[in-house]
Amino acid sequence: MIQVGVVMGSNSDWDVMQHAAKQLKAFGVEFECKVVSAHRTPDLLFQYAETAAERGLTCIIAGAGGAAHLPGMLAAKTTVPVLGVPVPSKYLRGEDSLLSIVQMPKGIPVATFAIGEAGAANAGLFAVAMLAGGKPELAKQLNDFRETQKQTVLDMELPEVE
Ligand SMILES: Nc1c(C(=O)O)ncn1[C@@H]1O[C@H](COP(=O)(O)O)[C@@H](O)[C@H]1O
Repeated sequence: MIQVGVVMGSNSDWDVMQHAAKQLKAFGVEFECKVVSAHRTPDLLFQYAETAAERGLTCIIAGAGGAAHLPGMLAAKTTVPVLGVPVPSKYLRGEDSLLSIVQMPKGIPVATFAIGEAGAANAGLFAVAMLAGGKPELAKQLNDFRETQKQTVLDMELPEVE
């Protein structure tokens, strides 16, 4: 059964959003990826959000750029948690995307991540952490990931000063 939905406003967001999908795949989480746009396919957006809970989605990772209404509109139509990823935009470097996603009115929350790749990857890791609550095996995988990451940093070396 699909546990996490990864949606984005356009296939041009894939370069960034694939980093969320890669994390989910690495942890063996069942997920789906789909283009859904609040602006261009509003009926599909409503249908996706309205069926998310009955389909058993634990959360929806939603990435969009520019006037990034997708995460907020999904959150408006479902109580399934929405994790918003601001995709870098061509002219305003994604600051427009970030502000569009983060400034939700009280009552309709969207958990907003960093602009770009790191935000997408962290949204994937956050979804894993949410699922890990009830799954000891997944929790162990997540702890192992952190341990490996820690070791990588501890092993880092800096060049000699010339
Ligand atoms: N922000 C949204 C929404 C939405 O929020 O529903 N739908 C598409 N878009 C964004 O438009 C940008 C340009 O899209 P195109 O590259 O298809 O022109 C993308 O970053 C997409 O997320």
